[in-house]
Amino acid sequence: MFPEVNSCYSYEECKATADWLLAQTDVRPTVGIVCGSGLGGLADLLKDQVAFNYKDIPNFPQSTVHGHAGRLVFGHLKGRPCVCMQGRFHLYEGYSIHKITLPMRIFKLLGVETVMLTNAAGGLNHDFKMGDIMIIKDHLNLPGFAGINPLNGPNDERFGVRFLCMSDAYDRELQQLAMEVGQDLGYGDFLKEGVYCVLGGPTFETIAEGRMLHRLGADAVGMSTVHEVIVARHCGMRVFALSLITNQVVMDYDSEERANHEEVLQVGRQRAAQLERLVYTMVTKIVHNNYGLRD
Ligand SMILES: O=P(O)(O)O[C@H]1O[C@H](CO)[C@@H](O)[C@H]1O
Ligand code: HPA
Repeated sequence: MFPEVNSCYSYEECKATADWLLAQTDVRPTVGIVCGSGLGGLADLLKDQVAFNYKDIPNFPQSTVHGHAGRLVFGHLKGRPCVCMQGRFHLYEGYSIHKITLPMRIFKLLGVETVMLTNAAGGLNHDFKMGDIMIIKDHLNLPGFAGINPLNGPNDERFGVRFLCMSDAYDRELQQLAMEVGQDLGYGDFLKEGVYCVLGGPTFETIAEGRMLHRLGADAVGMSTVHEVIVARHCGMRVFALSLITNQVVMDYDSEERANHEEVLQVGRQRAAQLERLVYTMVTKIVHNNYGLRD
């Protein structure tokens, strides 16, 4: 009935990985962080670190992309127990969609309640500039339109429901908190909100594709995050996500601009400290168990 189920991980396999990790650290994270391209510095903010190379974690894939270190780091941000993926996985690396999203189920089994994801993305909204930080309020899952979805295959109710509601995927309270924290930090000029569109990559967009995505209502485009968000929501974690606009998607045949990964990493380096500060400050204001926020 499900011919491709071999690429799925069973609940027991996910649990074995989570238990392996829990046996090696006393940190019991309630916040899980995913660092996008060039944004791995967030993990370095964690205190009392216990870090694992992905290659040493049972069932974990390896990072193959420059700017994704490939370490899972446990530690504390101002006393809050966190786990941070210093590097994520993408479909274009050749992994199955179940493999690239496996860490979200591991997060859940570690006790994570809130997931905070970051990514580098190309700007489609004409009002966006390089270096803007976009709070993701919604997404367009283009691979999903073609039947590529991390929840394909048999559904294990221990993780979540068969048919997942996605109209509340991005937690509105956390978006509001990000706006408030951003204003307090003086980020008003470059803090935006918008819709993220995921493509499979690894090719950047053609001009016609960029124009089409813009018309469809996307403000930024990238090759990650959405699959993780789906799996995180499926197992009941709260989700917050940010895009750093590292380049403007070329939408004009006369433009001399050419998208490239080096520029993505370079802009990441320039804005990393501010993005890290925003996430760090938000984490210190999240209170768990009652889903409330601290004053
Ligand atoms: O989404 P993250 O992992 O930040 O990476 C982004 O940067 C890479 C392209 O430069 C792509 O992988 C794109 O998705
Ligand atoms: O322009 C882009 N397109 C897709 N993914 C990206 N990641 C960073 N920039 C881009």
